[in-house]
Amino acid sequence: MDNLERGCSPLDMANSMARSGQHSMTVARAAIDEALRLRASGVDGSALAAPSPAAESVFSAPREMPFIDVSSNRIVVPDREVEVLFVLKKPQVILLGNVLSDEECDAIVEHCGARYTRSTVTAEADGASVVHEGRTSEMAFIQRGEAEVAERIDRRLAALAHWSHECSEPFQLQKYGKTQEYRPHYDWLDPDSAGHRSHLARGGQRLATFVLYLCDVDQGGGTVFPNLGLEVFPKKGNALWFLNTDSNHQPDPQTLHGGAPVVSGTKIIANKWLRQERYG
Ligand SMILES: O=C(O)CCC(=O)C(=O)O
Ligand SMILES: [Fe+2]
Repeated sequence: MDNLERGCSPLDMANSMARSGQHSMTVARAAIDEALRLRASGVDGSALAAPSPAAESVFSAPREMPFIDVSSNRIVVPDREVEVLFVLKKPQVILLGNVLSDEECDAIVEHCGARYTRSTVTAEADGASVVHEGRTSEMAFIQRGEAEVAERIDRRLAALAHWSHECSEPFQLQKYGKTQEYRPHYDWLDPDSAGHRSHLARGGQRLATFVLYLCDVDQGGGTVFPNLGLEVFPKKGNALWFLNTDSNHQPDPQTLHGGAPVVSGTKIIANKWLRQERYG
């Protein structure tokens, strides 16, 4: 209650209670809702003017989200004109064309050269990066400030998404050879998983994902959404966008997705995850 009095956001408090490991996210939210109801009804001795209805949860209030303006089929960002190729409304999945030039795609691929290592996933138990049979690709990272072309694209994506480039993870490249895949998974971090809490503590939730397709693929290698009956094939320079949470920053289970096995050729993508807060 003292934290609420000091003006702490209920969601930040719930996240930090969940992170401490003492409570699940569900229990933390229920406890904060109850504290707010008690305060509203004056039971705790600090009555507010208007009690909120008993069943209403403070966690249903919308929060600021990154967004892409899809009111027309073209988006003008400072250094480029991007095409809107399709929009799925719920969950929001948007395919954008002409996000990167061929030269930019090639420059990023070349920059990463041979620095790839076997891809990992975040272990639920302790948050460690572990090799997993469901993700057989290789990965490489481009740290902030490392390459001019990456900085330029970072700024372009930030303008497209109306979100500070500081509130995002560095580019993560994924390279898939024949048969390699990433089986269906979620990009959001699970507040109820002990291993994900340390990652949530650094930058908050992954609100949205950009998948940048850096090359064409001869066959296979689509990005699939099993619950939506949707498959998007890689095309050099295109970018796929999806929101991982609802407007209240809570994980959306409809966003299950994966990278289908490459049948022939090589697939290279760059992931960019937009976070709630500054990521550094
Ligand atoms: O390979 C893809 O198309 C999707 C990759 C993906 O979902 C991820 O790396 O998190
Ligand atoms: Fe993913």
